[in-house]
Amino acid sequence: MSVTVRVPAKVNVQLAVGAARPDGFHDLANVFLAVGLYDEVTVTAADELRITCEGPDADQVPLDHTNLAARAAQKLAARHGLAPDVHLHITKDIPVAGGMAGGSADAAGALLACDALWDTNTSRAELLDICAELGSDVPFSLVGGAALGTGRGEQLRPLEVGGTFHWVFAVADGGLSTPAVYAEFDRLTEGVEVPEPLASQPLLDALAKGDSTALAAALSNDLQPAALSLRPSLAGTLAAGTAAGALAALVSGSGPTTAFLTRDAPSATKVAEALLASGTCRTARLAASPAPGATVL
Ligand SMILES: C[C@@](CO)(OP(=O)(O)O)[C@H](O)COP(=O)(O)OP(=O)(O)OC[C@H]1O[C@@H](n2ccc(N)nc2=O)[C@H](O)[C@@H]1O
Ligand SMILES: Nc1ncnc2c1ncn2[C@@H]1O[C@H](COP(=O)(O)OP(=O)(O)O)[C@@H](O)[C@H]1O
Repeated sequence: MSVTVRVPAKVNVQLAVGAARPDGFHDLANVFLAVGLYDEVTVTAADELRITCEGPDADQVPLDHTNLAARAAQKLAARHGLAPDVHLHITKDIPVAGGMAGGSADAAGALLACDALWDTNTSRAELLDICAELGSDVPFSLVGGAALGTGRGEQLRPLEVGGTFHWVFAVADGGLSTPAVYAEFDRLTEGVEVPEPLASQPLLDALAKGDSTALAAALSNDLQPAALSLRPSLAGTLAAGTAAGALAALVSGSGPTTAFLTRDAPSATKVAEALLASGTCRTARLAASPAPGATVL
């Protein structure tokens, strides 16, 4: 028997970053929006834990026990006194190390799939606890939709979304390491008073109304200067999408994927074509939001 779970990518429509905490993490006001680009995780009973991956970027995904999906299976098994003997197969469509939480999506997917395969009936609250142990972004991958993440991003409050938003994502060549981008944020803000991160009310209102123009005006990402500092070529990508008529452009989370909010689906197609023609990205993907969280198929 096999179980397959589909899990969405995310974009951060607001990422307010506070000063580094004593534990090295940063307090955030992280407004997550799940977008319709998905990985699928299929689990099948096996003699031992094994991982395979298919998709255009599969060669960049670790297939050992450092894979976040494998760590998720191990943690769930340990909670229930089971052996994590499953074959985990990841069908990867989310850009790797792209600031779209692909690894987190696979972890949430593996957790839900193993819980169904093993009939362990783990409560939602317990699943969310395990997610938070695996990574700051993993709880959101489980719940999807839109949510405000506080603490290091793992404490979630669901948010209302009143319409569909149309995005283009420009995928860059190569990834950016999340810890390296936070470290660059620390370097750039050294000696500067970093304000407490707070969610923007105009942004939350724009989400609730489904108002793309208002959301475009309110988008912000405090990690963007750090990502641009590490990857200056992203400025050219942001400019190309804006010139093609995107309502707004920003780096997705820690990057290097860049996100373009557009008026509607036809406008998104036009922006994607212009981005591809500009030669400033490896590929351009269309996706609508919000998208549902991890779902058993
Ligand atoms: C930046 C964001 C925005 O949603 O995601 P990505 O764009 O990378 O996907 C997240 O904060 C990434 O979350 P995630 O990738 O789960 O990070 P974790 O595994 O928890 O932490 C990896 C490292 O990132 C840094 N980190 C992460 C979260 C946080 N609030 N403060 C941090 O300083 C720390 O250096 C930590 O060791
Ligand atoms: N299932 C997974 N899919 C992708 N990357 C993974 C996975 N498990 C572990 N990783 C590691 O996590 C790093 C970050 O990947 P990812 O989650 O895709 O990006 P981001 O943190 O930018 O959203 C990768 O470079 C890879 O080494």
